[in-house]
Amino acid sequence: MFEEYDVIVVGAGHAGCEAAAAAATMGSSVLLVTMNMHTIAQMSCNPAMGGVAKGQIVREIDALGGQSGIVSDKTMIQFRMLNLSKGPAMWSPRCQSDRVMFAQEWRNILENNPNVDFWQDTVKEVIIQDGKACGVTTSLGIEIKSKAVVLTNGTFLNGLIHIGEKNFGGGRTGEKSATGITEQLVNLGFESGRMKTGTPPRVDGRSLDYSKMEEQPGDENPGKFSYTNTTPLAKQRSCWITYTNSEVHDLLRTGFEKSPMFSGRIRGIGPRYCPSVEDKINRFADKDRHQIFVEPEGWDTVEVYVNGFSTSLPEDVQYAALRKIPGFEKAKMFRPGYAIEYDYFPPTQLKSTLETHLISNLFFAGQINGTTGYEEAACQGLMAGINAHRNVYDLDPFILKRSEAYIGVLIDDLINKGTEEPYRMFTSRAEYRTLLRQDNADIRLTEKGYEIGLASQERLANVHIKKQQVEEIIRVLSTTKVAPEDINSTLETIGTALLKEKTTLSQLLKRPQISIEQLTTGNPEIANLFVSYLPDSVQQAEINLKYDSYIEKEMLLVEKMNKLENLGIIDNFNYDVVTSLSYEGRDKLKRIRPATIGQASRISGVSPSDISVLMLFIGR
Ligand SMILES: Cc1cc2nc3c(=O)[nH]c(=O)nc-3n(C[C@H](O)[C@H](O)[C@H](O)COP(=O)(O)OP(=O)(O)OC[C@H]3O[C@@H](n4cnc5c(N)ncnc54)[C@H](O)[C@@H]3O)c2cc1C
Repeated sequence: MFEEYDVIVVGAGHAGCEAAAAAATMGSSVLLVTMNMHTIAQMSCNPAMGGVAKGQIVREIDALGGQSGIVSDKTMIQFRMLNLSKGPAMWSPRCQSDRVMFAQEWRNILENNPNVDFWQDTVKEVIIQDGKACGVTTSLGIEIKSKAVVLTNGTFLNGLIHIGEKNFGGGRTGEKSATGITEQLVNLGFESGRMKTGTPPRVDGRSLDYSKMEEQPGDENPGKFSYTNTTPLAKQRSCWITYTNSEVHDLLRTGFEKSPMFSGRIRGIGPRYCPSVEDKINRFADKDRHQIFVEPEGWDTVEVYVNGFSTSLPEDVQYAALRKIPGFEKAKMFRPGYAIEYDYFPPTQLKSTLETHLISNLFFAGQINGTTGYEEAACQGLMAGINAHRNVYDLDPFILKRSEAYIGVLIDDLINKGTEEPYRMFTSRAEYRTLLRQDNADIRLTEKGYEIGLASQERLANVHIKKQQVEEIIRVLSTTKVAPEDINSTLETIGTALLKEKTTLSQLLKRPQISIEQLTTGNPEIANLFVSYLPDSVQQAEINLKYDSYIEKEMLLVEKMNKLENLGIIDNFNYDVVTSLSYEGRDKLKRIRPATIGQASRISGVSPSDISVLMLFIGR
């Protein structure tokens, strides 16, 4: 019934969809096996993409030729660029999505890829021969052969849902959990762990009183994620803000006794930065209110997501407490919040390609690696899909460095440090964040995406145009001088020191208060300098000019680090012969098997003196 596929992707969440699309676009024959074809690319929790550090990841996925940015652009109902009051390294695109459209759009993309086949079934086991993954066995007892397997099971492995004192098996509300895979992999020698996450109740928007809430509209000039020709929104839906209060907290406390969080019924470790509302009022007992974002779930639905009210308290407690929130007095609940615990595999068991050390041609991506979030899952899926394809066709691994992408930071963190709680991306995790901005992801990554056969020729052409324009604009800014009499009135309005002599525009732009937009407003001669350039190129040139000293500093650090990154360690290096290594250092090095001295230096438990010893030994 089935041919032998190049790649089988198990699971069609955010990781699985990107993995299947990437491998198939690059030329692999792909079978996407998923438990339920109606839940392809289901947003399990909030209907939103991007946000701080996560928006940068979506831009990177897009720049490489992935699909999450395009899907987000086509299905968003609101767009905001967060953190605009901070430096450009912090600017982070975020959109509110139409949950149903998002899933539909992803399915369209996959169905329109002739290299993707689908099979609705539950994978019970990976077929392994001679230490290599070569297919899967499903719950229908079917064996399907392939040259590589990518597991993206999300929260489904032995998933257990909790609402108050009730609990039942499930991978997500209304969906069965998946058994078999954890048990098989643990028997083979993999280590597994347990994590948990939670989601808030959904309510009927018709029952809310928005006059008691603050409106949070989208940006006046909305942006988008993709560097392709998707169009920004012409109209948007607003979100709303309200707050909990002491009455809400008191009511929630009445359910603590029955809370699976506090009774120890949940074993898994939850996301510290995305706590449940009961966790918040317990941990921050002195705070008398917490913010609630009231977010529509789409264009044409009345369902509303209550962001900030994630809970697994009994449903009657959830309901009573919700109704004490201003604007929610008559709220009707569609679905209660719940918590879910699930199996994951500590990611230190993976190479930087996301292939497992133990079984070759077997890749893990997404929540199965202990991460949380759609964006974190999607970028791992993309990288696993790329590398599964490259394994099958005997091509070199595709790895992104920490200095090249947030995606590189994420994978490097996971495989070297592991994670004891659900891992989400923050800008603070990236040491080179001035380089890893959302505005330059295309310049950083599209050529790489094109070289591996993922990003299209059109994307590449766009990047070339942008690069060329940026160079030209910087030249114009550095050579065009303005006279005091022509610019001082503008400088006075901005509130910055006046000029005494002719000065180049680039020198003026180095002043933190001055932007190109301010210089061009009311100065047609200056504005004329930019008319033939794309707005993105102008913005890029401005950022490069303004922040060049910071950028240069980080580039120097990258150069230093690259020296260590370029010192390779052979895969079967025998650490036992290096007698001066510390006990812990040797143990970690043997387990993680770093590919370079640079990677070895980031493994927790490997000390700087271990690195010196190793460098001396390898140098000899
Ligand atoms: C209740 C809940 C709350 C969450 N809250 C947040 C939050 O607040 N913030 C946040 O950032 N993230 C949250 N998440 C996490 C977010 O949804 C995930 O990080 C993201 O969806 C993971 O993507 P994934 O592709 O790894 O897995 P998923 O999106 O879970 O997809 C897994 C896919 O695999 C399929 N599958 C599983 N096992 C098998 C099998 N054996 N055979 C065939 N198919 C299989 C499933 O059908 C599904 O299609 C939450 C998730 C849940 C469930």
